[in-house]
This record gives sequence, C-alpha cells and structure tokens, in this order.
Amino acid sequence: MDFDSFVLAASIADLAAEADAREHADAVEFRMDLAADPLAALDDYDGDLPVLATNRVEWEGGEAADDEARVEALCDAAAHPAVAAVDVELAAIAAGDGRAAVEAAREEDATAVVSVHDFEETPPRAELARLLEQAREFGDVGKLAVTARSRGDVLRLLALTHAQTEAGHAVATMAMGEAGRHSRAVAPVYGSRIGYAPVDPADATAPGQYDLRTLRRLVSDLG
Ligand SMILES: O=C1C[C@@](O)(C(=O)O)C[C@@H](O)[C@@H]1O
Repeated sequence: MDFDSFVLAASIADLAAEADAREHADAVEFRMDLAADPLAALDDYDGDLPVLATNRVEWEGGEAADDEARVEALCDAAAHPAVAAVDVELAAIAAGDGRAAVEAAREEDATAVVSVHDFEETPPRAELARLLEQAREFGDVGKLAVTARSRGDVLRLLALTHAQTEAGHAVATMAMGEAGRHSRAVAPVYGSRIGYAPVDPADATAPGQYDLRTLRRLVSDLG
C-alpha cells in the first residue's frame, strides 16, 4: 500500500470487523494492543483490506506494555502478507527499540508510518515542524496527532500539513479532541495521507474521531 493519496483506515481491535469496514475504508488499522491474541488473529485474517499494524505503547495512548514483546509482535506482524504498513512511535525509535520495527517493515516491503502523539496540546509551529520532520526522517510517512483546544491550533497544524505536502513529503496529521474534530475531514484537503475512524463510534480509538461512514462522506464531499 503506498500512501501517495489519502488512505482511510478503519481502526479496529478485532479483524473480523473488516467485513463491516470494507464498504467505506481503504485499509484497516489493526490495533494489536487492544486485541487478545493479535498474531493469531492476523494468521486467521481473510479480509480484503490491507492492514496497517499498530501496537500502541501505553505511554503514547495505547494499551501495550513497553517491553520487548511489543516490538517483536510488530516485527512479526510486518512479515505477515496482509500487513502493508506498520506504525512505530518516534519516541520508541528515539529510545532505540522502535528501530527494529522500521527495519522489519523495510525488509518486508511494508510502509513504515512513524508517529507522534500529543494528548495535551498543539505545540508551536516550529516544534510541530521539528516533530514531523523527525518522523519523516525515519518513516515513509510522518504522522502527527495533536490535541487542539482552539481553531488556531488546528490552523497551525493544517498550515504545516500544507507546507510539508507542497514540499513533496508524505505526512498524516490530525487534531484530536472536540476542537480538532473538523481537522479529520479537512486535513486530507491539505495533503494528509491517512485518516482513522472507528466503524462504530463507541469503539473510537482517539478523542474526536468521526465514525467511518461519516468521515468517508466528509472526505469525499470535500475532496
Ligand atoms: O495514531 C493514531 C491516530 C489516532 O490517534 C487518531 O487520532 O485518529 C487513532 C489511532 O488509532 C491511531 O493509531
């Protein structure tokens, strides 16, 4: 899966939900950290949509313990034929252990999405740019999910998304929280390559997400 154009990923903890996502999604984000036995689930997967594998660590909003097994599982997932991309946190790469997952992705011709999350705020423009550039340095796609508290926060993120896209870089951005919700529909207009949405709103994996059907409609209407 290349991310040359926008990819709408249905965020799911149970790969069986792919059947419900297929109509509106381009891919599924398999939240391995929310699944009971993620590698067995991948072995059993017989869906059509390509899988973006995420094993989100607890200090970055997920439920996976920060141990070797987490990164190993991500490396194993990268080798799975259905897995077209893996998500690795920039902070895990900086800590050292995340590099193995990027390397595993490269070996398997999978895309490495390197991500940064800020659950508190939207940092100033220079800091946003620094984070996204670092993420791009290690990954094929640099991803930045911040928390917006105002429209100004969203504008800053959109302006950066636009600038990076104009410069030819592959980035994915979104502002979490209520104030950032519209960014999920609008950021793709400015070049963001990935959107995330739960099939059922009750299964949201981040604050402010639209459900899948709604986000597909909004992105299509705006695009
Ligand atoms: O990193 C991201 C983005 C996200 O946090 C969001 O804001 O939509 C949702 C997560 O499932 C995904 O791994």
